[in-house]
This record gives sequence, C-alpha cells and structure tokens, in this order.
Amino acid sequence: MRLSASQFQFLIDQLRQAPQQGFQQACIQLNKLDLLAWLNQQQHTTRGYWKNKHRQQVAFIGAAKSVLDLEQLQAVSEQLDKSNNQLRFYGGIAFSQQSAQWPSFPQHRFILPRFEIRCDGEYTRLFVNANFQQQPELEYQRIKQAFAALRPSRPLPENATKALSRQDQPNAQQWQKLVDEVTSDEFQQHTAKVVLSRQTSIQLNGEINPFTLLQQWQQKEPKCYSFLFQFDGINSFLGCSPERLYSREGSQLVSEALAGTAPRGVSPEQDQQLGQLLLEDAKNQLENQLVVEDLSRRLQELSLHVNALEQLELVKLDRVQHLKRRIQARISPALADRSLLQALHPTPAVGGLPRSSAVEFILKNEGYARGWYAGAVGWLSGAQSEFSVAIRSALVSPQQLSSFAGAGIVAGSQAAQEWQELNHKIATILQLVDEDALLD
Ligand SMILES: C=C(O[C@H]1C=CC=C(C(=O)O)[C@@H]1O)C(=O)O
Ligand SMILES: [Mg+2]
Repeated sequence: MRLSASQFQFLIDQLRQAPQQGFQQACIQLNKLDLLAWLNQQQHTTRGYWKNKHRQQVAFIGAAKSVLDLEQLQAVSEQLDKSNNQLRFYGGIAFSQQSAQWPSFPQHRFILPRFEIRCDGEYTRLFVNANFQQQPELEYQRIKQAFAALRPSRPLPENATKALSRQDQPNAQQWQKLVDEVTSDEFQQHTAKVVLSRQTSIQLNGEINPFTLLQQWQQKEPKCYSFLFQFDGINSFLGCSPERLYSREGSQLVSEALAGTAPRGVSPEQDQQLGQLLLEDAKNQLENQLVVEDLSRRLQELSLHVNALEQLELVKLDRVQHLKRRIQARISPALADRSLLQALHPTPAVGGLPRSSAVEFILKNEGYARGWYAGAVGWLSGAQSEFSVAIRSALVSPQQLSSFAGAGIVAGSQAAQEWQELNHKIATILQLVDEDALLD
C-alpha cells in the first residue's frame, strides 16, 4: 500500500477542516490488502492487530497518544464523542499488578494509533489519527514523517523453525502439589476455585515471524478473537482467544462464562460423545457455574438489568471444546469502561473464587509472572468497546516462544487430567511452531 500525494493531501485537508484540538481523525478508502503482511513490513516499534468474532480486523502502527493507567484511560475516553465509534484506543491490561519479566507490557497500556487499516469484509479503510492536545503544527510534521515511512506490503515469509527445548513452569510434580492443595478440604472451605496455569517456554533454532505465526493460528481458530501487540519492535504478545470479557454498544452489554473443557474427538461420533459428556459433567458444570454467578453478581451492581441465559452451549475449537453461557446486561451508556474492567477482570475463568484469595494463591505459587496472559485485550471508543480475555496466547521473541494455559481447579479436579487439559489447550500453537513439537 502506497499513498499518492493527492491521497495524502486529501487526508491532511480533512484534518485541517476539523477543530484543531483534542483527538481528530481522517479516513480514506483503500483496495483490499492482507493486514498481517502489511504490518510485517512496517518499521514502527509499535505495531498491533485485532480481529473480532465477526471477522472485522484492524492493523495499527505508531501512537498518536499513549496511556499507561486506567485513570488516564478514563480521562481520554471522556473526551471521545459518545456517538462516535471511530476514534479508538487499543491495548490491554495485565492479569494482575505483577509485571516482572514483561517489560514492554506493563499493567495497563493503551494507544490511539497513528495509522489504522480496518477491514470489515466490505471496505478497507486507512485512518490517520491526530492528537491536537499539543501544538497542531508539530503534529502535522509527525504525521508527514510517519507517512513517508510507510512501506508497501509484501507476502509474509514462511516459518520453518524447530523446537530445541521445552520447559514447563510449574512442572508436572509441582502441578500435582498445587492441585492437591487447592482441592484439599481445608482450602476448599475458603476458596472454591483457583485457575492454575503453566508457562511452556520453547527455545527455537531460528527466528520466528510473529505475523506469520498469527496468520497460521487464526486459520486454525476462525471463530476466535485474534490479536497481536508489539511495543518495542521485538517482543510480541499474540493469541487466538475464544473468550469475550465483554462487548458493549450504547446500553447493551454482552459477556459470557466460558469455562469447562474437553478435547475434540478424532471422529464426528467421538467428538459428539465427548461434547455430550462435557455438557453433563458435574466438575465442568461447576467450573462454568462459578463464573456465571460471579459475573452476574458483579454486573448486577453496575447494570440496570442482567440476564444470564439458561442454555449451556458448546464452543468447538481446533483441539478443545468448552462450555459457554451467555450473559446480557442493560447498562447506563455513561458507565465507564474503566469501571467495567475493574469489576469484571479477572473473572473466575482465569482467576478464581473468591477473587482475592485465588489471585493471592496464584501470585504466590505459580512461579512465573503471567503478565498479559489472562489479562484483557481490546479497544474502546466513545460509543462502543470490545474486550477479550487474553488466553490461548503466547509471548514471542525472535528465538523463543512462551505459551500459556490455565485450568480451573475445583473440588473433584484431578491433577493428571488437568495437566492433560493444559496440553490440549496449547496443542494448536505448539504444532504451528514445530510439526513434531516436543511433547511433554
Ligand atoms: C484459563 C484458560 O482457560 C479458561 C477458559 C476456558 C476453559 C477453562 C477451563 O476449563 O479450565 C479455563 O477456565 C486458558 O486457556 O488458559
Ligand atoms: Mg477446565
């Protein structure tokens, strides 16, 4: 994608006609293009990608404004037009306050990108965002420079890495101990559920391209959110998550309880049977029910009306299937995303119940920093917002990939089965990294 001088002028003219204050935006239609391939060619240290379940996708680079805490996020979102969903801040929040080993992924990070290319199936559009909070003429200069640095798209390279080693933290033995503790009578008296997780680090024999990896991954998981964030030009946090934290438009909010897991079958008959067993299984129902109850209760405090649908659905993914219940709420359109994020995150699908004691146990015992894994990623505008729970995700640096998976531990959970569940959850990404990925 290269813009002609007249296209560039068209965008600048739009910005000049807007009030020279606050955040402003200009937009032009483009021919269709492969967003991940385009992103791979750009030289910015800040690059990102987002695709929702409706296959609307966006690639973004640079930052016209960066925000590093929720108070600031609230302050900027108050400046956004309540009837406009085009000016968008993209970003994420970590699982908890602990952020060691995740230097460019702090507890909160959101950006108003410099450029976005959005593709909704019908139209492909380029947006340029301007921040006129400071001197407008300086901002025009920055925009001009950023335009000059845009590179044309090229096809993505193939990934041909091999895994050299694999390391699990916690390992199988440690996992057994942790699950035993959480399922003990004494522990269960105060904490009914803890979602324990594992980091699986794979050392690679060569450099892996994160954009190619995400493209392959999303082909395997077309029904998932798909995301990538890079803030330092080196480390990428990416994933394909089936789980919505919430999305909202005006006063309508949709959330969901996604918890409870079984593997996919090798034949349609076996797959159907495993799905049926999952729907009827008490331990998995409990995992899900605790999420429904907690989300409903927290939403009730913020909403005018909340409805958790009775129907338990099956969500079928590449290697696993899940139980899901949808939750709808009517909220005041003035309710801030900050309040929603603080109330809902982390849900008992990634934290546990009660939240505080489950999170405390996780931070003390898992032995690694979750960072943005099991955090929330997405975007918000004045009129709309959309957040996914950042599971089925990985932190990728040129020669290393850390993939993460958690499993809800409740009364009746068996350590060995839950360990298998973790393996099923990371099977898709491990296979993409290395055909015959090192098995655990
Ligand atoms: C925490 C994860 O999954 C959650 C979402 C769906 C099913 C889950 C489960 O069955 O344990 C987990 O609660 C993860 O994949 O890292
Ligand atoms: Mg489970």
